[in-house]
Amino acid sequence: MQNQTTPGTLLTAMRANPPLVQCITNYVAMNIAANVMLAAGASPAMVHAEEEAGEFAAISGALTINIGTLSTGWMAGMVSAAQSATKAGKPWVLDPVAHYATSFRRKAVAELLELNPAIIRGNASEIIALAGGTSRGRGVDSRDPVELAEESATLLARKYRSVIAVTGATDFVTDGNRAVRIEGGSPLMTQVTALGCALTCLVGAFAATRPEDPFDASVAALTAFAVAGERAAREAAGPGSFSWRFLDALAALDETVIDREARIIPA
Ligand SMILES: Nc1ncnc2c1ncn2[C@@H]1O[C@H](COP(=O)(O)OP(=O)(O)O)[C@@H](O)[C@H]1O
Ligand SMILES: Cc1ncsc1CCOP(=O)(O)O
Ligand SMILES: [Mg+2]
Repeated sequence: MQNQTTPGTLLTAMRANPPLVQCITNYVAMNIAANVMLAAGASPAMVHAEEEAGEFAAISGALTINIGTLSTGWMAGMVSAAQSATKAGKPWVLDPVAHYATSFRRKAVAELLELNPAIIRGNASEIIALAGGTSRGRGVDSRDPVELAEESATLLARKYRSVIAVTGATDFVTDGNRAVRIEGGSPLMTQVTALGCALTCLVGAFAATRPEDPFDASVAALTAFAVAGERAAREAAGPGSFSWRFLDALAALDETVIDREARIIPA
């Protein structure tokens, strides 16, 4: 990272001025995503109605759009919000949940990609399919390793001029030139629903804090999850206790802890 920017300094900057982030996420994720945002120090607002989504995007620091439980009405709100965010110069983040599963989702994602997301955050199966590759994905969970998605991520970053954040056992982030891998987290994170969706919202929070550098913002958010996930897993007996321990671990993170325990490896 350049200019002394680290996940820790970005975390401190975010908490000093908690960003309002409009999260258009899914019914499954809304509660845990909002709690993750509050634990990390951001201010989430789950606002998706077509009648107000665009207006709200203009007053938010960043916008996140997740197609997990898509409907026609929600899609109208997503398009309006993305257009408004772009017009206002605010970064927006796309989470293309299971976009390969149905033609409705494929069309929606194609339309959203035209609206210039600053960052795309997805699991390996989603990123491989987005680049036109052969993905093993069927539903919302990844069935491919991140290593197989790295080339797809680089292609997508250059094609859409976006940062691509691919998550899994070891995360991969690229803007088409720079790339890093982030180690940490826990397999228990795949057993708590919507943690990936919640991470997308947190990426939005860091992007609001550092809109001029979506790469560093993405790395900071993924590193916060990696460190908090690893810490929470140490004492967890299973997915239930992991879930609340993860929120506690996120809230307990500070600049020193996150920068000391971060494992960010240039790729
Ligand atoms: N096997 C794993 N080991 C460690 N961390 C993981 C593992 N699988 C996923 N994660 C972490 O879980 C979070 C959600 O990622 P992922 O499961 O890929 O997203 P999604 O829920 O969208 O499929 C990320 O922080 C990621 O690093
Ligand atoms: C189970 C489910 N069904 C539709 S959206 C959703 C949540 C997906 O969450 P994540 O992408 O974080 O695994
Ligand atoms: Mg997901």
